[in-house]
Amino acid sequence: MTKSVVVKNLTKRYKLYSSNKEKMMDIFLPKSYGEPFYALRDVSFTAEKGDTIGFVGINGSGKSTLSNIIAGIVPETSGTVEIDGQASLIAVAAGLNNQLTGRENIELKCLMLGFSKEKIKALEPDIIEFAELGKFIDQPVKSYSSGMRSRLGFAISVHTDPDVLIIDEALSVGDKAFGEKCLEKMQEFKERGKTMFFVSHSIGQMKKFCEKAIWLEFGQVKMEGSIKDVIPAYEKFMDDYKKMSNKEKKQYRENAFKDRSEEKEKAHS
Ligand SMILES: Nc1ncnc2c1ncn2[C@@H]1O[C@H](COP(=O)(O)OP(=O)(O)OP(=O)(O)O)[C@@H](O)[C@H]1O
Repeated sequence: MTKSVVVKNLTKRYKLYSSNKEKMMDIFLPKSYGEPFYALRDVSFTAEKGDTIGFVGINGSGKSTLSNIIAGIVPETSGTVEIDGQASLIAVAAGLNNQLTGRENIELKCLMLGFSKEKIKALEPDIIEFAELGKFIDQPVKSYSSGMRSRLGFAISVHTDPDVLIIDEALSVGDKAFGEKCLEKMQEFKERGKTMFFVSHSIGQMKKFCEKAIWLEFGQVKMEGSIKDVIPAYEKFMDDYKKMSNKEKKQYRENAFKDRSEEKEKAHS
């Protein structure tokens, strides 16, 4: 087994301010203003080459923050992420420049990855065909629907052949036919031994595609293991949560918020 992604004691702390004035004051007097909030706390796991891992958890549990940190888009507060190769994130809002056309976005992303002009010219038709954007490929991305953005993002990411692919809810906005085409492409990646992380509220898609899962609860790993073990435990939790009264749910959320606002032991470096 070859390690592909090693995440160690990963913590992401934001600061919540009650006003812009408080935010400004914090710039000049750090540590004095704002309330800490841990989007992720002390998250550790290892992915092997060829792993397909689903991130599950209720809203706000930290799935997108973790995806963004693995992709190098958001910096961690402490802890480390080691990746063997290049990671690429596909998310509805990720990585596209709204002012540029679809074609310009393809060129920009490929140039940023260090591809030669010849290689970009050779890849472009395949990306355009996969994205099914027709004439819109020469229109600015700001005129695209969320499904069109997702199609372009997916097409660029899979054709640039990353070693680690992170798919964050990107399939939820496209139509069914495109979703199936993407799942086929992901299957092909899996067969080629790439590592994939998959964030989706669709448990069905996750069961179909992932072999392992990491369940995040309030920014921490609640359970990690085979999809066959994690999903039933998560579903049972969801059932129990749904059965709670509104008062119990509120109490539960308040306790979680309190826990995430507390400075605990010094985060590992
Ligand atoms: N820039 C930020 N400033 C403050 N808090 C943030 C920031 N970005 C994210 N958070 C908080 O971090 C927590 C984790 O957010 P994240 O988007 O990672 O959750 P998620 O599991 O992906 O949620 P969802 O299922 O709703 O997409 C949330 O409570 C969110 O409000």
